[in-house]
Amino acid sequence: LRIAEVNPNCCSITLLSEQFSPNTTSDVAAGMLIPHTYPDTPIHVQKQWFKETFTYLFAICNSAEASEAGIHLVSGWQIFKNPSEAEVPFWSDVVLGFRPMSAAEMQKFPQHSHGQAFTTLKCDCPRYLLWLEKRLKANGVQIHTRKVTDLWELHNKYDIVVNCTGIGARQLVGDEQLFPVRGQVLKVHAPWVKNFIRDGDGLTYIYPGIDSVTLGGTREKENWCLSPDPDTTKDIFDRCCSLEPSLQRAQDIRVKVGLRPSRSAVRLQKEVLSQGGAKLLVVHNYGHGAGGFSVHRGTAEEAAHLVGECIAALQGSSSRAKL
Ligand SMILES: Cc1cc2nc3c(=O)[nH]c(=O)nc-3n(C[C@H](O)[C@H](O)[C@H](O)COP(=O)(O)OP(=O)(O)OC[C@H]3O[C@@H](n4cnc5c(N)ncnc54)[C@H](O)[C@@H]3O)c2cc1C
Ligand SMILES: O=C([O-])CC(=O)C(=O)O
Repeated sequence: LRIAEVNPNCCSITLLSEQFSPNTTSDVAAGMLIPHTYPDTPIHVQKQWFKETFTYLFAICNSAEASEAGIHLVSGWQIFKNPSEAEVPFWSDVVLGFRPMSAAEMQKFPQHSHGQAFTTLKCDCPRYLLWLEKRLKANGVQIHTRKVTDLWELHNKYDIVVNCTGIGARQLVGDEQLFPVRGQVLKVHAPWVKNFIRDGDGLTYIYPGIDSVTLGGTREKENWCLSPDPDTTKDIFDRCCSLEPSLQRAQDIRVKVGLRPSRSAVRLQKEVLSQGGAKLLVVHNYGHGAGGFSVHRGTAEEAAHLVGECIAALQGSSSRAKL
C-alpha cells in the first residue's frame, strides 16, 4: 500500500500471496503497539519505525474509519516482579501518558512490585487486514492467490520483487537467520475487561479488543507446530486468571497459533539477484518477529523508499516498472 501511495502512476503493482486473512500470522497477533527490541537494529531506527506507525494509526483512530479499520486506544499496565526489569523503555515517549504505577494501582497485582501505566493503540488484526486489502484495491493493486517457490519465477513478468513473506522467507530465500517463535493465544468473550495487563516477562498478557480479549501467551523458539496444545491452553488461561480473576467467567474460548518470523534484525534491504546475464531487483521486508504490528508502517515506509531507488535505477531501461 505504501509503495502505491509513494510512487503513484509510475508502476503497476501485483500482490501475490499463498494465504490471505484470516489464515496468516498477522491474523493471530494481538496487534498491540508495544515494540519488541531487535538486537541488531539500531534503537533510533526502531524508535523511528514505531513512531511512524503510532502516528499513522493514531490518525486512523481519530477518523471515521476507526471502527472499520479496527484501530482503538487502550490503557493499562505493564507489571514487573523485579524492580531492575522495570526500566524506562525507548518507546516511553511515543505511547501516551507513560508513567510509573502508583502504590494504589499496584494493589491490584499483589505478586508484582513495580509497574508502568500507559495508553497505546491496538489493531483488531483481521479487521485491519481487510481494511488494508480494500485500500490496495482502491489503489489499483491486482491481488492473486499464488505460492512462489523461487523468486526467479517472477523474473519475466515483473521488474522488481518485494519480499514480505514473513516466516515463509526461510524456505523462499533460504534465510537460516530467520526462525519461528511459536505463539499460542486464546481469544475470549469478556467485554467487561477494559484495561490491558502485560507481565513484563512477556509471557502472560491480557489485551482487550473490539470483539474479544486476547489472552497470551507462549514463546517457543524453533517450534513449527501450528496445532493448538490443550495443556498450553489451560496454562495460559490459569496465568491470565491469576492476574485478572474476573476472566474465570470468560466465554467462547477460541485458540490460535502463529509463528513469529524472528530474526536479530528485520531484513530491510535491496538485493540484485543475477542468473546468467539476467538480473532481478528484490527488496526484502521480513523478520518482524514479535513486533510486526508495532513497526509495520515505519518498515513499509523504508521498503517503499528502497523500491523508489530500484525504480530510479530502472529508468531508461523501462518506462513503467512492474512489481
Ligand atoms: C501469538 C502472537 C501474538 C502477537 N502479538 C503481536 C502484538 O501484539 N503486536 C505486534 O506488534 N506484533 C505481534 N505479533 C507479531 C506479528 O504477528 C508479526 O510480526 C507479523 O504478523 C508478521 O507479519 P508478516 O506480514 O511479515 O507475516 P505474515 O502475516 O505471516 O504474512 C506473510 C504472508 O506471506 C505469504 N507467503 C509466505 N511465503 C510465501 C510464498 N512462498 N509465496 C507466496 N506467499 C507467501 C503468507 O501466505 C502470508 O500471507 C504477534 C505474533 C504472534 C504469533
Ligand atoms: O508480547 C506481547 O505483548 C504480545 C506480542 O507481541 C507477542 O506475543 O508476540
